[in-house]
Amino acid sequence: MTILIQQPDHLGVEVDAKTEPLNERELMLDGGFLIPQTNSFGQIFRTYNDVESARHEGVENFYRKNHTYQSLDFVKKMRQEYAKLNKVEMSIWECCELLNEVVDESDPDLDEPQIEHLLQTAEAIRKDYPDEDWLHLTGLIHDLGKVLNLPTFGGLPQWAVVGDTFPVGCRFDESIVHHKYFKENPDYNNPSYNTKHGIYSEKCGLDNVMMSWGHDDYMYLVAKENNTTLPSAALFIIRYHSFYALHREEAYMHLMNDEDVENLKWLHIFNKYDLYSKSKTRIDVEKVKPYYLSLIEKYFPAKLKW
Ligand SMILES: O[C@H]1[C@H](O)[C@@H](O)[C@H](O)[C@@H](O)[C@H]1O
Ligand SMILES: [Fe+2]
Ligand SMILES: [Fe+2]
Repeated sequence: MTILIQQPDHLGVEVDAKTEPLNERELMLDGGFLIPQTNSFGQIFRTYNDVESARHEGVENFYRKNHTYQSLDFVKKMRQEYAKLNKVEMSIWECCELLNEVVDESDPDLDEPQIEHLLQTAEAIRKDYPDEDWLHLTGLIHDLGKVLNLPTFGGLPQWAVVGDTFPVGCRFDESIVHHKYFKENPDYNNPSYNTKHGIYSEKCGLDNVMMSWGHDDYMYLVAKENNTTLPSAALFIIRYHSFYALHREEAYMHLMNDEDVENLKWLHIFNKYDLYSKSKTRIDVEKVKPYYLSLIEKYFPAKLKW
């Protein structure tokens, strides 16, 4: 028998009642990954409104800037600049190591070095989906775009690198965290940009939608322009994994085309591992490194343009 458990964040998790006695702290996912009920600070995941918590102020301050400055104009400029891919040449693994220098100020659930998060995500997926090696590698690389914060990559401020993403050029949906700060955005009162469709049309496909600029779109660009052989679902995951308004709140569905709808199924799977694998459990980097190097070799050139 299968029971559908409604979590506080309305994520439905399927649990086999015969074999899995329910324990208060953890829930079972598809192939055995345990979803913790709370993050390593003892809070429900993605809590953005707890003024008592130590991390709260920093996170809210982050979103105030992010929502104020991410306009259509800003996104266009960033895309043009970073499409040049003229900053550095290096391998995927070199980038994983660089990422350790980056601290993500937008994340209420994580204060571990980023490489831990990459490996925790990838290893959790690997346990439940042993045959989908492309999805393991997607886990490893999905946050590499956060190097945008480092001086070599332009030293972008946090609000232009991390945090949840959203479309620009149409109305900012109310479900986006800390929505109130959009009032300061120059696009908020622009009648061409503040309607349901804005500059887009029904089912135009997410590929034609400009997303707020950050690590997702940048890493998508790097992977695509360096001719990765990863499937389209992997590129979709990389590009939209921070788009919680879509994959959790079901906003902006009217912009998706049929291919987006297909790819969204994989993003839903991926998101559970990305979010709920954030913990204090350390991964032995040296032990798993050979496996990930072999995947990198399979799907990427030895050196990439960044
Ligand atoms: O704070 C987090 C973090 O920046 C993640 O990398 C991003 O994917 C999430 O959407 C965001 O909420
Ligand atoms: Fe991310
Ligand atoms: Fe992540």
